[in-house]
Parts: sequence; C-alpha cells; structure tokens
Amino acid sequence: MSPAAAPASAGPLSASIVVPGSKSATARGYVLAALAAGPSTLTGVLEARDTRLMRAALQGFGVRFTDLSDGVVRVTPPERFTPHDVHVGLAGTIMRFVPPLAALAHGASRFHGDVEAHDRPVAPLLLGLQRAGVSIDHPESLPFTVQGAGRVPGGAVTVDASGSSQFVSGLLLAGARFERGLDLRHRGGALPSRPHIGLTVAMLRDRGVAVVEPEPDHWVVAPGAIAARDETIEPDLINAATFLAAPLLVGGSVTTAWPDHTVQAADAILDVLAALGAEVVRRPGEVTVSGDGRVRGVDLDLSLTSELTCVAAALLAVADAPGTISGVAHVRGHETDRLAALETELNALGGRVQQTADGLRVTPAPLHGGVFHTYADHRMAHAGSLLALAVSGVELDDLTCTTKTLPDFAGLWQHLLGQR
Ligand SMILES: O=C(O)C1=C[C@@H](OP(=O)(O)O)[C@@H](O)[C@H](O)C1
Ligand SMILES: C=C(OP(=O)(O)O)C(=O)O
Repeated sequence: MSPAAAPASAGPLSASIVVPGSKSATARGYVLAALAAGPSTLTGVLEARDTRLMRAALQGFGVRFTDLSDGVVRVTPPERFTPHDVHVGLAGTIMRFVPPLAALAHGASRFHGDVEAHDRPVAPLLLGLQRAGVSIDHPESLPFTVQGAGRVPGGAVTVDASGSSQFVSGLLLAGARFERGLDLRHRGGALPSRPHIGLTVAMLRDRGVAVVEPEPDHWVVAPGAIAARDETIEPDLINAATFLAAPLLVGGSVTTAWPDHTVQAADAILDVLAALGAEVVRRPGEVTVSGDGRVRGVDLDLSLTSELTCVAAALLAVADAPGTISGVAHVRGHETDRLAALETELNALGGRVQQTADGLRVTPAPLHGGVFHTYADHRMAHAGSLLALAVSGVELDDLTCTTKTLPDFAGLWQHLLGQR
C-alpha cells in the first residue's frame, strides 16, 4: 500500500488554492516556440512530467531552453532540427504534437514511451502525416520512427480524429511550416474535446499564422513563418476542477484564480460543477465554488470536457440520484481505458457503475473502504482522492502518477484539506 493514501477529511472547507500553469498551453507554447522564427519567453509554464518530457524532446531536436526565473523560460529554436530518440512518457501532447516537428528534421527520430503509452492511439495522426508527404516506419502505434526529410510537402489531408482532438492539433501546430501549408479535414465519428482545438487555433493566430475554419471540421493553415511570442500561461483549469469539486463532498468553499476571458473550457467546467450541485460565484480573476456535501445525480455530456470524466464519475458514485456521463467514448484511449477503470474500481468499493457506448451509467450505492487503483493515470488518482473524502477507508495504491500534470498534487491536497 502506498504511504501516499489520500487523507480523510473532517469538516467543511474554506480554502484558497493556487494551481500551476496549463499543461495544454505549456505544451503548445513550447512546440510553437520551437517552430518559431526567433526566441520566445514563456512565463508561468507548468513544470510537471509531461512538460519536462516535452522540453527534453524539443531539446533533442536542438531547441535551447534557458530558465530565467521560476516558471519563466526563454526558448530559442535552432537553425535546423537534429533528429533524435524521443521519450513521450505517457503524454498525448508529446506523441501527437512532436512527430510533425520531427518530420522537419534531417534524419530518423524514433518515438517510444511508457508501456501504457503503447496502447494509446496515434495511427490517425501518423496516417495524416504520411498523406502530407512524410515517411514513417510502423505508423500503427508506439514505438514508431519518423523519417525526417528536412521538409514536409503538406497540402490536403483528411484524418479521423474521433479518437483524439490532438490528431488535429498536432497537424495544425506545424502546418504553417509545411511547404503548401495544410488543408485539414476531420472525417469520422464525433470530434471530442473541441475547446482544445480552439486553444490551438488561438495560439497559432496569436503568432501571426493565418488559420481559418471555412466549415465545421475543416481547417486551412497558410504556409509561412510562425512568429516568436512572449506569453504568460494561464493556470490549468481542468486540474483546478479537482480541487473545486471537494466542497460538493465535504461542504464549504474553495477559491482559485480563474481568467475572465480564456479559450480553455472554463464555462463548461463550471457548468459541470454547478450541474452536480455546486454554487459557483465568479469575481474578476477568480472563482469560488461552494457545496453542502451533497452531490446531485445528473446526466452530463462531457464531450467538451472529457478530462473531467474520472472526477465526475467519483462524484456521481456518491450522488443523491442516478446519473450518466456521455460523449466520452474516446477516453478509452486516454492514460488508461478510463471507462473500464472507473467501472472496475468504483464497483469494487460497492458501486453500481456500468459502461455505455460513450460513457458511464452510475447508480449511487453505499460504498465501503478499500484500495482504489489508479492505473498510472493522474485523473484516476484525482477521482480516488475525492472519493476518499466521502467514503472512509478508501486508499489509493499510487499517487506518483499525479506528477504527470501536477508536480505536487499531494502537497496541494493537504493544503486544501488543511484550510477549514
Ligand atoms: O490538446 C490537448 O492539450 C488535450 C486534448 C484533449 O485530448 P483528447 O481530444 O484526446 O481528449 C485532452 O483530453 C488532453 O488532456 C489534452
Ligand atoms: C488525456 C489526458 O492527457 P494527454 O495530454 O496525455 O492526452 C489528460 O490529461 O486527461
């Protein structure tokens, strides 16, 4: 048993919490700085496993990172990308955002990662890259090798991105550096996590890239330079949601910084917490979420915010009525098969959870203590930590997986619970 079992709570919260920078914005910021025409300075970057590995991946291609102060990094692109072996860890952002950059290097770059990463889908992205003129060995899954030719012809490419919005984002991020730019279409089932594509498009436009969406699921990126840009990264609102959810289980309130205008799925995240029974109060630059220790059973469409699936399932398992989660079939390809993992772990504690075609059906039942397995998945650990607030005797087998996107989840969690 891990000594890092989630601490039990005792009483309503009155907490203020500071969450580090957005994983998604940091990853894009690094990749775009690497592809840019000159040096960029990024402030407030996330320093967690995914972003450290991203940095190492780009460094291998010759990108220079200079730490100016805490969370402030100068990124200097090289004249030419040098090929190398890329360790993606378990990061979707690395396995999907870096191969297009590797195609611009002169030579072969092999991509490999954690054993769990081998099960994550990447073929549609690599197929898309092949259609853009790139040669790839073993494009089915990790490990694969991108045969960089120093140039990518680009042009018209169609991908099935129903498995991950990152297939679209990965191609868009580098599209301006392709000789003919990129004319990208998604054809297939529903496209998940659209706000993340919005973040990609916004960050590209911010760097002078001409990208338009002439119709839904169709993006055109003009060829040209990507401008260097100094940028401050916003806090990670999805990670913040785990802490904001705690009052729904133990009562009280939690306050955190919340940008007034953002392309992160800010409103959708708060809507989910409100639907589950939270009171949400926005003030300039921050939000306070309050709860009375009761979760409302509701039907949640999480297609815009699929990263909330684990947290929402844990909350629904102790709700006052049955609920469902829909729109998230693709989370079967996240860090673990999240639908299977949630069904197994919640049911092992006495829950009544059933997978559906695109989500979960959750019928509240009296839960008992036991070990909640996290499957190397940070969001399973978030779910288990929340559950441990509501059900005595719930312990997590591992919390180290939380370093994927939060360097000190355990410390932040203790801080949250210490403020009552
Ligand atoms: O582009 C991004 O930064 C992300 C996109 C989403 O991926 P999916 O479309 O696979 O859900 C999200 O779940 C992931 O955590 C981060
Ligand atoms: C799906 C996730 O991550 P990744 O960026 O590795 O896809 C996640 O953080 O929930």
